[in-house]
Amino acid sequence: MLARGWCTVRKAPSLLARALTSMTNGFQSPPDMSEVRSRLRAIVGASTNWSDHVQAMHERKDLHILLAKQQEDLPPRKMNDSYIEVILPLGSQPELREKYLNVHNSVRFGRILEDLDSLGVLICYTHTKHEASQRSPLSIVTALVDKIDLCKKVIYPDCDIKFTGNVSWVGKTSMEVKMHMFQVGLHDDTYSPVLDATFVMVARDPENKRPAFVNPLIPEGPEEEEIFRKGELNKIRRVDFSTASLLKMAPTAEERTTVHNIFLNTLDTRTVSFRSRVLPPNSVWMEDAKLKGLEICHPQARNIFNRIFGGFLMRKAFELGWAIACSYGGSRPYVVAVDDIMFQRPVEIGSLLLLSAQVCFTEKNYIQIRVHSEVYDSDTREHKTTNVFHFTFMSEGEVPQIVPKTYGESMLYLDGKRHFSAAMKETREVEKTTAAP
Ligand SMILES: CCCCCCCCCCCCCC(=O)SCCNC(=O)CCNC(=O)[C@H](O)C(C)(C)COP(=O)(O)OP(=O)(O)OC[C@H]1O[C@@H](n2cnc3c(N)ncnc32)[C@H](O)[C@@H]1OP(=O)(O)O
Repeated sequence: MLARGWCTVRKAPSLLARALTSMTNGFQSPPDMSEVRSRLRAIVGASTNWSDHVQAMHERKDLHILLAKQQEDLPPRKMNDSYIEVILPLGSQPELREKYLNVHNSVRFGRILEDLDSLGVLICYTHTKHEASQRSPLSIVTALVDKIDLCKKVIYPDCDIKFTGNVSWVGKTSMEVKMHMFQVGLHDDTYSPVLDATFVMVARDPENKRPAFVNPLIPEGPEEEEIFRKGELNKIRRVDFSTASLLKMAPTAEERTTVHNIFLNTLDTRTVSFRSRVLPPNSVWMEDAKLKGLEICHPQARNIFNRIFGGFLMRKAFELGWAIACSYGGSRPYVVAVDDIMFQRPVEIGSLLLLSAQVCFTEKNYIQIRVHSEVYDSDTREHKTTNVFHFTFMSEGEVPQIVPKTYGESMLYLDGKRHFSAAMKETREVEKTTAAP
């Protein structure tokens, strides 16, 4: 079982700095989630009525003149400049609870994913704030959910939640954002950590057609320099991970042995054949552990740029992933980690979104799920991948082993194993840190 306190220990900015930040960022007191969304609408100039969206987008074209020609033309920012605190008042505003409540009397994690996405975008707009204009010429989109590590099994549906976050690393047109979530306890008023999240957002021009430069980030002091250096390393790690992808390269020798051992373990010993396969005891064929879903992408789920909101996609994928983990493990699953959610292409309003959740790796009571999403164009009959999601769940008891049958399934298994190992390594490293006296 996961222990409490696995999230990274971090220092919050000083009280004075925080007070100054919240004032300079335009909020007198920590805003709530609905204010985050209204603020985003105002920054982008998004239309409230869907019927006006073409006109609103047209007006954004004029903002092109505000774009920087090169990054050096933009004033550098500090980490504290983008620091934001947001309250989700589940304790003090009971009317809000219904939206967040799940059947287990806990908080719907899919809703938290939506809030993190909106907050991450607002943090980036705060970092790139244009002094001369209320409106931003940038279209900031979610490119990647690099990692979300949870350190609490249950999120209470009736206690206030606080999110904090800031830009932690900047490239030319991309920004890494680190966010943290805390919740007050049932019996005390102090906030304790719930999760740490790292997202990467990309800035585009007002029409969301080409990349656009963002303000440089200057780390201040050794602690921020370390955070910035980690951001740089994260970028290198992502490139390495994608270069070694099983879609591009053969598995390692160790992985090949793993796959071959699984294969040998499924051969029917009564026949001398490569074809007769037998399912080992307490196992499930991979082909029998998937669940599909369809979403019609209505305007209600649109983001400020009239595409489908990234948080909505994450919620839908998470809930499908949760459902397969639930039926596979036969008990209530708890999400432990979310990693490497890539937003490869935007989802247009009106799209048919096909989601497919697959159990791809298991170990003891852990279930690794991959959700693939694609849009189907009924005119061209073409399918295009939009996202791939990776979720690690923990079941209450030990779960059956998942067994690949084909080569393609074996690659899915190995990919799932890689994601699982990365998620667990991170968690264990943090555990080592926090276990120290
Ligand atoms: C209207 C009323 C509604 C109001 C609702 C309120 C809700 C509010 C909601 C608000 C929420 C709104 C939010 C939403 O809902 S956004 C909706 C969800 N997200 C999307 O739809 C994005 C879909 N993907 C794309 O459009 C492209 O793939 C992007 C634009 C992401 C990249 O395109 P492309 O591949 O062509 O990019 P490039 O080669 O030019 O590189 C550009 C930079 O990007 C970096 N990069 C690229 N990929 C990755 C990656 N995977 N990891 C890390 N970094 C990555 C790259 O290193 C480079 O950085 P740098 O070296 O320059 O620094």
